[in-house]
Amino acid sequence: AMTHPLWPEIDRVTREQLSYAQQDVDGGIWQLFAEEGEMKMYRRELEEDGLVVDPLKAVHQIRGASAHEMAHHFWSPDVRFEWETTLEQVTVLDRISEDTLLFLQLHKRVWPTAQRDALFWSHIREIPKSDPANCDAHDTWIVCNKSSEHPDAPNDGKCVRVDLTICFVCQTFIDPPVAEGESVSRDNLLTKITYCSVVNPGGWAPASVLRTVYKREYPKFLKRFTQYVIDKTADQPIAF
Ligand SMILES: O=S(=O)(CCO)c1ccc(-c2ccc(C3CCCC3)c([C@H]3C[C@H]3c3ccccn3)c2)cc1
Repeated sequence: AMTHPLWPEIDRVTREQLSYAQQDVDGGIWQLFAEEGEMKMYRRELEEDGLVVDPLKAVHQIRGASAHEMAHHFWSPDVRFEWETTLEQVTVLDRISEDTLLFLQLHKRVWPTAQRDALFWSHIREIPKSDPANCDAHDTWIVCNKSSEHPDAPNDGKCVRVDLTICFVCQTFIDPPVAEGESVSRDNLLTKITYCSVVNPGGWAPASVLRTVYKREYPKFLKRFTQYVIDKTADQPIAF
């Protein structure tokens, strides 16, 4: 709840990530490295202590599912294995509040690097209409994932612990607009997605291997995840 010791960090990082996600990808610092249909993926080449950290920013837009449906399925532990293909284990170590969970994830080993795990809080929230970040969207939702500590998951050296900060921002526009009182169909839902990630691999991994994995895994993940939500919600009433 709001009194949890992590709450001030969760609130601050979520706000910071929302504004970071909404900054335009000007061609200057961001390098377009993948483009498929409406999905565009950018990266910045960045190394910290010789480790590839390469911030990533992806923008995508889809029809047929709402911002709430996209954000909820990205956040929910129950469906993670239905779309995430790089995981071996997912554990929810703590329920910090109704909308904030503490995850421990074991990722599949990426040869020849050591196996990685990730310990992070995951917070979901709707951005109120009054917030200028919402601009003219019907609804705006954000999921923010940030590495954290936890007594039940000490960094025991069996795995290399990555350090990650991730945000998943979704905005739904009703397009074309429908008259008051008219029902909205799924075809009218135009949802814009911005996905930002900074993953420090936490220990040595060859730059060439990481950049190859990122180039392969990120486009695959965003395409697979969005299609999964569209298919899963197709015959259900729209959840805004
Ligand atoms: O958006 S999320 O929160 C979704 C919840 O799962 C997320 C996404 C990605 C990661 C992650 C963690 C570790 C690695 C690497 C680093 C060295 C070896 C493993 C990678 C690199 C491999 C890249 C990658 C990109 C996309 C998906 C999976 N794999 C990514 C973690 C969480």
